[in-house]
Amino acid sequence: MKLKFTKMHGAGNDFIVVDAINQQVDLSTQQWAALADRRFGIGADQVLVVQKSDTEGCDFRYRIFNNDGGEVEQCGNGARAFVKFVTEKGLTTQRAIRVQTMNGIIAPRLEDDGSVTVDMGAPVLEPALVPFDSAGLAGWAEGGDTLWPLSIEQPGGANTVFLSVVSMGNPHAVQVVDDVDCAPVEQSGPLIEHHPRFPNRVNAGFMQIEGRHRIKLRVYERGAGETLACGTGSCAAVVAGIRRGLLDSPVQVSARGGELSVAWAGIGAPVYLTGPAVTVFEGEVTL
Ligand SMILES: N[C@@H](CCC[C@H](N)C(=O)O)C(=O)O
Repeated sequence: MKLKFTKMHGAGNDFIVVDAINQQVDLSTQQWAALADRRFGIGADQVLVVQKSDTEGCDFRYRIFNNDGGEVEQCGNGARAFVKFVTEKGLTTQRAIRVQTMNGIIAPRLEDDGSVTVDMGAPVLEPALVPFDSAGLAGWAEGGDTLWPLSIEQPGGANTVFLSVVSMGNPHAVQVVDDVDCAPVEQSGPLIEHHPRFPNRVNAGFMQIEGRHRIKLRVYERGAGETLACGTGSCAAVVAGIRRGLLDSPVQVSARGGELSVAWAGIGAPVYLTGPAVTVFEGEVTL
């Protein structure tokens, strides 16, 4: 079987984008992971699948598979690549579309300068809905946020990290660090991702506050490891920072792969994510 694909990225978070409207696509978890494999496959943080939507008022359905082949709810940088892809392929003539995801509807809009702004919906802040199991844990309030102490078992002994938990459709745990370049992202990231208090695993964000409108961010992504940028991770970090009283909207997010901008007006309001979406090459792979 041959599969046509487009390689894209958003601030270095890279994707294989597959049109499942004009070709038959029905792959297993192992096949998605094989496509995303960086040595034996094409290589990507996520595979994005473009389908027709069966939901009233939606233009497309957007499915997301992590590098490990697991299907997940949301991908912010991917949403920008998605709208660029459907535009370049002539699948729509609209600049603003509504897209059905596993966990709600998002609304990306292609701007005149080629960047994309995505209405990512409102963040979910109730721990049980992230989901995060806070039973028996004594969290404490900082501004409008609750910080949760999480014990991370490492070879050198246990270490406690203090986390905000936020869902942007997918789960995030965000901590503030003094210097993100020295943060133990590779060591603590997988321990947080697989911590038993996160029943669906979690994306682990490490945020350095540089000013009230600027952060540096690294994210150890669930099912993908550290990526060069994470869109939903940027939204979650900014929401956590605003709720803790450390940031004011809009916030410029500096990731290792590029710059993103996040705006949030507060509880109940949607988060807006703006950034680049770039087509790298087209290909065809035999499965
Ligand atoms: N890179 C993404 C997030 C992709 C999904 C994530 N790894 C998860 O498992 O939830 C983004 O830009 O949001």
